[in-house]
Amino acid sequence: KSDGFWRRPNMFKKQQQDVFEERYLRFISILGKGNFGSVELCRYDPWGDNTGDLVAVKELQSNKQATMADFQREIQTISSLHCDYIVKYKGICYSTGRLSTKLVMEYLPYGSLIGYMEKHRQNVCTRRLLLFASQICKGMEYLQSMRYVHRDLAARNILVASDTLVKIADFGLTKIIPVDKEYYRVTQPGESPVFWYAPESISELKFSHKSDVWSFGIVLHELFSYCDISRNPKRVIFFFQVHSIMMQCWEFNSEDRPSFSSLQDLIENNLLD
Ligand SMILES: Cc1cnc(Nc2cc(F)c(C3CCN(C)CC3)c(F)c2)nc1Nc1ccc(F)c(N2CCCS2(=O)=O)c1
Repeated sequence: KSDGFWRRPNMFKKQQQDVFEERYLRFISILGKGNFGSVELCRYDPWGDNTGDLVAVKELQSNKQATMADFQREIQTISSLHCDYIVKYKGICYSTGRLSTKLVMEYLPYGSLIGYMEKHRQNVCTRRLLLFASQICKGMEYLQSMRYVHRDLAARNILVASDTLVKIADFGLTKIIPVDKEYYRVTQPGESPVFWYAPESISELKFSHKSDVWSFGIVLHELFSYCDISRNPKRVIFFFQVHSIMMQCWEFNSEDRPSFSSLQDLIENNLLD
């Protein structure tokens, strides 16, 4: 047989489609570090000729607060999500050396929404921001349909796939709402900055789809605080409309806040025309 056949990755091992072999995962650079652990840019290159895909690999730093159980839950969550507006799970890599599991995801080249906004401050127009806002709503609507609460919706956790596509990332704090309840109560206060937390999440540690809506209002504020109104004065009426949507997201009483589907309509209909 030509040696090419034997050079091929081991064809006889049970090839689960989502197991990545560590020996083919080539480290390129660190994308980010946080209290969760680290995310690295790697190339998965079984042929060893640089034709493999770029992937984002998340690894739990063993000494960090987040436990292995949390990380397993995050892997369980992201591998169950299939939506254009949520970062895609590609698989896992068992790193034998460090007895740890790595989460392999699609690589989005433009980075976090925060970094993107800072870099493109000059020419990001209000229409683009609303397109991003409506995509985040669609992602959250899908997440809600799976009974998940994200619990950490913030511009830092939104990734930019292209100039016209953003995706929700980082499901480290995501929880499933029990079938008999409308909210999830955590046992100890979270580590996330409280600025994004709804009042009931701070006072009663309660998280629901409506507390995610509150956080979405903060994300809208983050998006539009990057726009300086002076550059498009004729759009002042537009800012009042966005402001009124934010205020609806920030209703003190969670029942009075809009759902993600009605937010979606609000943005698509009277703002994206
Ligand atoms: C899954 C995934 C896919 N693609 C990407 N692309 C990506 C591409 C980039 F150029 C950058 C930056 C851009 C700026 N320069 C200076 C450094 C690299 C970048 F940061 C990310 N990143 C992913 N994850 C990820 C990475 C890094 C993270 F800090 C966090 N997180 C942050 C808060 C919780 S978090 O864990 O979600 C998620």
